Amino acid sequence: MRMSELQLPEGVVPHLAETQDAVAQMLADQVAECLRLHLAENPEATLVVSGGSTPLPFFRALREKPLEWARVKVALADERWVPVSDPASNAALVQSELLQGAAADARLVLFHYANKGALDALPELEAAAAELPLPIDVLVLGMGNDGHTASLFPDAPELARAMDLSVEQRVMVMTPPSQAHQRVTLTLPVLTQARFTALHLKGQDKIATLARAIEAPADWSAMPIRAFLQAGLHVYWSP
Ligand SMILES: O=C(O)[C@H](O)[C@@H](O)[C@H](O)[C@H](O)COP(=O)(O)O
Repeated sequence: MRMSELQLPEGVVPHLAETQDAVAQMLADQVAECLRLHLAENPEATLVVSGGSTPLPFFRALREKPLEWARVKVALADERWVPVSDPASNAALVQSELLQGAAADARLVLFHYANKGALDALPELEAAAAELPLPIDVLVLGMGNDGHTASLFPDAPELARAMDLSVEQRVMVMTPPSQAHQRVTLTLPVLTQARFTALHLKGQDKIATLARAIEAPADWSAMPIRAFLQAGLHVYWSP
């Protein structure tokens, strides 16, 4: 299935290309432009990115964009609660693939694994998240084939609270049985405030998942990505 066959919700903007490198460049150009425009009027800008495998070419393209990176705060939408030495660490991925080259001057704000359980580290994580200027200027999300985004997993017992738009907490510990690691995620009220939100997808399977999400847009808990399928979302996809 291709994204061109999807009936996207009103106001959701598709960006397609035949290769993941071409989509990565398109997304990197758009993100760099958003950050530049914000920095022209403000002292700093906030970029929130996701982990996983899809963002790699995007990180490598974005880090080469000429920006005042020292004025950009980079944060993770979520993290697997593992040491940075663990291959599953999103912080390590962002450090090694994005905060290089021109982007080496940017500051990674979240999440720093403390040598203790995520729940014990929550006060520190919440304090770090309080440093994050809101609204987020640029948010780049991925999506799993269960409809999760960030670490808002359908099977996480904490999901209802993490997706409660009235919750004060900015960061929440998630324990989805489907995942190998405890997770830490920014909560929905933080994520849905972004000025520019991109959903970065690769492959036919993700389009089939997006089609399922579009079928019943109101049922957020079954597929948390549904909370983002509204006007203004930019979907970047390659086969
Ligand atoms: O920590 C993570 O894994 C991400 O934040 C997660 O939400 C990711 O975006 C999706 O699982 C898609 O991952 P892929 O890009 O590997 O398909």
